[in-house]
Order: sequence, then C-alpha cells, then structure tokens
Amino acid sequence: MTRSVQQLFDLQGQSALITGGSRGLGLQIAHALGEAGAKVLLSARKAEELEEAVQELQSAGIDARWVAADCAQEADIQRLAQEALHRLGHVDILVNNAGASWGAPAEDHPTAAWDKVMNLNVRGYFLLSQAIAKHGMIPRKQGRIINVASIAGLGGNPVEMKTIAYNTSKGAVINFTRALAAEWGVHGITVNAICPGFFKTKMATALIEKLGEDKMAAHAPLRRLGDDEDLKGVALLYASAAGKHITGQWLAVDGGVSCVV
Ligand SMILES: NC(=O)c1ccc[n+]([C@@H]2O[C@H](COP(=O)([O-])OP(=O)(O)OC[C@H]3O[C@@H](n4cnc5c(N)ncnc54)[C@H](O)[C@@H]3O)[C@@H](O)[C@H]2O)c1
Ligand SMILES: O=C(O)[C@H](O)[C@@H](O)[C@H](O)[C@H](O)CO
Repeated sequence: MTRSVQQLFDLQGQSALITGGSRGLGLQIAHALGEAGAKVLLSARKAEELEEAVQELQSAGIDARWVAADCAQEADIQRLAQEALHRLGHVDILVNNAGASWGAPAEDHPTAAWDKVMNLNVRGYFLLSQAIAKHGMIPRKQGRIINVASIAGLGGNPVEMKTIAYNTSKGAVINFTRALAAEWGVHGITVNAICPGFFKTKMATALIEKLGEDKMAAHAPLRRLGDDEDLKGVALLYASAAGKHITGQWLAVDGGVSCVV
C-alpha cells in the first residue's frame, strides 16, 4: 500500500534537534517540523532566547524543549548530543544551522575570525553529525541530517560584504553534505543542504539595511527577500518520508538570486 501525501509528510513520533534554533532560520525550521508533528529540541547559547522560542512553539501546540550549548566548543557538542539522545529518546532529524559570519577584506581578514567562522560553520556541523549518528542514527539505521548552507557557498557575496571565511565555510558545508551522504547512505541516513538566499534575520539585517532592502530584492528574479515561511517546505521534504530517496543534494531558496550571472 503506498502512503498518501499527508502520510508521507507526517512527522508524528519523530524527534528533531535544531542548532541555532532560538531565532531566525532555525526557529522557522523548528516551526515547520513541529507543525508536522515532530517533537523539537532547540539548541543555542542563550537560555533566555531559547526559553522565549520554546514558548512560541508551545503556544503553536508544538512539543518543544531546549538545551543551551555552544557549537563552537567540542565538549559542549558532545554534551548536547548526549542530552539530546537522552531527552528525546532518539534523534530522527538533525538540523545543523548555528552559524556565524565576519566582514573584512580578504587581504586583511583576521586569522582568529577565519578560525572562528570555520570552526562553528564547518567543524561544528561535522562534530555534531558524528556524535548523533554514532550513538543514535547508525545503530538505529535511520536518520535525516539537514545542513543549512547558503547561496554564499556557491560563489562570492556582493563585493560590499567581504565575507571570505563565511563563503568558504558554506562551500565546505555543501561538499560536506555530499560526502557524508555518500558515506552514510548505507546506514539509512540521508544528508541534504538548504542554501538560503537573503533573509532578514539578526545575522543579516544590518547588512541588508546597509545594501538597501529594495535594491537587494530587485536583484532577485522573484523581486523579494526570503520570509518566515520560505524554508518550511524544503525542511519538511528533507525531514519526512516524502524525501526518503533524496540525499546529497542542496536546494537554493533564494528567489532566484543564484540563477543570475
Ligand atoms: N539570514 C540569511 O540571509 C542567511 C542566508 C543564508 C544562510 N544563512 C544561515 O542560516 C543559519 C541561521 O542564521 P540566521 O540567519 O537565522 O541568523 P540568526 O543570527 O538569527 O540565528 C543564528 C542562530 O545561531 C545561534 N548561534 C550563533 N552562534 C552559536 C554558537 N556558537 N553555538 C550555538 N548556537 C549559536 C544563535 O543563537 C541563533 O539561534 C546560519 O548557518 C546562517 O549562515 C542565513
Ligand atoms: O546569504 C547569506 O548566507 C547571509 O545573508 C550572509 O551572507 C550574511 O548575512 C553575511 O555574511 C553577514 O555578514
């Protein structure tokens, strides 16, 4: 018996861990997975922001909780993985989303900032995937890993932005996704990436305002920036049975910005 579309997208009984889930794109993805029936566990560094986000999800009827952790610290990542496996019972869906950027001309980019960006955006994704898979997904022979990359991983940012470490890190996330998918498919784990375009979150607001929101929107074939709904569909596709034959892929959700040469 094949499943209906409603059954294929249903996440009842599933559990999801979302890093950087306290606001922005991570919180949007938490809403999507939670609205489809998953239990969600948010992680970020600040307890107050996490508590606020959990309350927002709970008032939408979602089973939500939080754990504070710094994904730039290996010991914190190991603790987060253990707590997630303990508190959720199992992690069916891992969303690697916590990320940071740095603006400086490449010729003067501080080494410490390069290391900081690469450490959180790449090493953090790797270490948490490793811990969650090794102690949960691989023994259970099932799992979904969703990596939030960026269209910044497909090329350079507009020249005013000067984010060489960030662009490098997001390019790495895309090939990390493909390589991990190639290795862990045999364990029943899919690994896919989302490449958002410009969304007005805390990370990007100052920059969007500096470059001009209207001007940035005008650059997109769809003449708009991303909003609070735009990542929900792809997150649910990757996380659910509807996406069970999709792995090693990335999808740009960018209003078409990445099609323009
Ligand atoms: N906003 C955009 O235009 C855009 C576009 C493409 C990709 N992205 C990516 O989306 C992801 C989320 O960013 P956002 O735009 O929602 O920004 P945001 O600043 O609103 O959210 C970032 C989240 O990451 C958490 N975080 C930051 N450093 C952390 C650390 N060391 N440990 C744990 N958590 C940490 C923050 O608490 C927050 O929850 C990032 O990976 C970012 O690179 C954003
Ligand atoms: O497209 C993206 O991934 C984001 O918008 C980034 O480019 C950040 O906003 C920028 O790096 C902030 O410094």
